[in-house]
Parts: sequence; structure tokens; C-alpha cells
Amino acid sequence: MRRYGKNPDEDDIRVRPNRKGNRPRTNIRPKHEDAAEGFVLTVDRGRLHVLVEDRTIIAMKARELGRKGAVVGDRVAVVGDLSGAKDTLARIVRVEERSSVLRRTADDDDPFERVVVANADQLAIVTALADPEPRPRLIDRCLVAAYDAGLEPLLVLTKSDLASPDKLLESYGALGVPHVVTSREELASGGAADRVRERLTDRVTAFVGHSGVGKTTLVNALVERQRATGHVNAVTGRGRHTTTSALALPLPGDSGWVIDTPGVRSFGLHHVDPSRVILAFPDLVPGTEDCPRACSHDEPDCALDQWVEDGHADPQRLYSLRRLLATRERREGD
Ligand SMILES: Nc1nc2c(ncn2[C@@H]2O[C@H](COP(=O)(O)OP(=O)(O)OP(=O)(O)O)[C@@H](O)[C@H]2O)c(=O)[nH]1
Ligand SMILES: [Zn+2]
Repeated sequence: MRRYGKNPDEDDIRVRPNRKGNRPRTNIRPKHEDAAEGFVLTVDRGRLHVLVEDRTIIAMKARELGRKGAVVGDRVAVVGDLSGAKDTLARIVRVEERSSVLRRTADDDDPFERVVVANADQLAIVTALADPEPRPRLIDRCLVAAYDAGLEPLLVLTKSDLASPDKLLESYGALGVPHVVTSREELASGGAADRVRERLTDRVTAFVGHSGVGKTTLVNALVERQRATGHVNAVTGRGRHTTTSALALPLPGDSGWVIDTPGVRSFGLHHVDPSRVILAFPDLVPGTEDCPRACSHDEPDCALDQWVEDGHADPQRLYSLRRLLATRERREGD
């Protein structure tokens, strides 16, 4: 986490080295030098549950944060009563710079984007092979959200005791997305959790999935404890938006974080920029040089068609990219 100058006589404007080595950035020295570092575990009706050292404390946003909110996965600076004792309330005075931001909109016509999880580096997309039936469009939309946010996707296909994963895996073959297949038997033996955990080591992984796919069952197996009830907000009522509060759970032995998110019916992509999605297809990027300005790569003048026809890349890759991009255009519902 960031450190600030120890000498109070130092200039107020500090230049901090930046990893990319370009534009130097200035930072006003923050007021709360004595603040503790915290990690947001969940948000419950405006109250944030924050891990400070080994205690979970309840905190609220300080007014000085303005409209900027803290979400699950955020690294924050907290002041006030940090004892974690009953009925104490600390204040979050700063939200540290995020390494990633997973967003969704309630639906595609909704311009209001919600930050779902901060600082995740992987998105586990949980899909049942049956009961409920897989929804390839929802998977595609989650993939687009992952690529847009710079998260590595992981397909977790549950309930293989009910149906074969072959057909689904075939349609994702060209995308090269890593996958894990689990079944009821493997859940019982612990094998499923072991294999999924291998993919989670030392990472922050957000789990998303449609309701009923077995996400909670799997997450509980991964973290080896029953989740305390009442942490995750439920649907607030008909016609209103579902509260999207996720819950961060540590993996055994501090080997990473699982961030469980409430079941989703849709994954709005209003905010997605196609020029970021193509970055997940580095093999196709050189082919976009002759594209018209602001090409969506899913339009008649797109240069990728000719480029792929000339043999520079696998046509299946372009097909997959187009399929993903098209999920932004169509209505949701399946
Ligand atoms: N046959 C079979 N059933 C499973 C498997 N994994 C989970 N289930 C069952 O699927 C049902 C739904 O599982 P949950 O873990 O509650 O699903 P969820 O995705 O968390 O759903 P929500 O809580 O609604 O978000 C439960 O009855 C589980 O016992 C599996 O691998 N095979
Ligand atoms: Zn193009």
C-alpha cells in the first residue's frame, strides 16, 4: 500500500514514481496520515465491513469522500474507533487507487454503471450444465465484462453429473478461456474445491453466475465454512434494482480471496468500450490498423475481415470476437 512522506516539513506536493514511467503524477498529501489500512469485505445498507489487521470493523463513508463510494475489494484508509467493538463506527477517509474495476449496468439501456468489485484479477463465471440450462449469451456478456475490466476469465461448469460439458466447451475453444468442470460427486469428495482452488491461488477472484447454478455451494466448499447469513443483500423488491453487494471471503491459509456476488439474471454492458474488448484478442489487434476511426470491429468496413481472409489469424477467433461484441447490441433475456 502507498506510503507518504514521513517528514511533515516536506513539500505538500509529492511526486510519486509511477509504474508506467510516463506522465508523472502529483499528489496532495492526505490529511489523515494516521489512518489505518483496510480491505472492504462487504457493504450492507451503507455500512461497510472492513478488515483492519485481523479485525472486522464497521465503517461508513466520510463526507469528504463525496460521491465516491467504496465497494467490495477496495483498499481504504479508515480513522476513528478501529476496535471492532459492538456499536462502534469508523470512517473511511480515502479509497486507494484501484487496479481493476468490474462494472455492470442493470440492463443495456441503463446508463448508470455500478462498480461491482474493485481490485479483482480474475472473474470466475459459474454456469450449470443443466438445471438451470446454460445461457451462452450470459456467459458471453460476462466474458465481455471481464475483458473490458482487464480480468482474466475462468469458466466454472457445475453439475456435470447432469449433463456433458462437451458442447459448451467446444463453443469456447477458440477463445482459449481456462475452465474447470465440477460435479456433485466431486463436491462431496472435496476434489471439485481442490481443482478450482488451484486456479485461485494468490489471486482475487470474483464469482458471478445466474441464480441456482451452484455458486454458493462451491464457494462454501472453497472457503471451508458456512457463510454467515445476512451479509449479502437480497432483492429489494419488484421493479427495483437488486442491491449488488458482494462478499469477500479469504481462502484457507491466506492463499487468495474469493468474492461472491449475488446471483445475476443479466449483466448490462452499457459501459463497455469495444476498443478495450479487442485487447483480449492480441492476435487480432494488428489487423485493426486499417479500420475506420472508432471502428466497432463489428461493422461492414471493419478491416479485420480482409485481414483474416488473407490468412493472418484463425477465422474462429474473429467469429468469437464478433459474437462477444454482438452481445452488447442485442437485447438481454437469455
Ligand atoms: N446435481 C448437482 N446439483 C448441484 C451441484 N452443485 C450444486 N447443486 C445444487 O444446485 C442447487 C443450487 O445451488 P446453490 O449453491 O444454492 O446455487 P447458487 O448459484 O448459489 O444460487 P443462488 O443462491 O440462488 O444464487 C442446490 O440444490 C445444490 O445442491 C452439482 O454439481 N450437481
Ligand atoms: Zn474494425
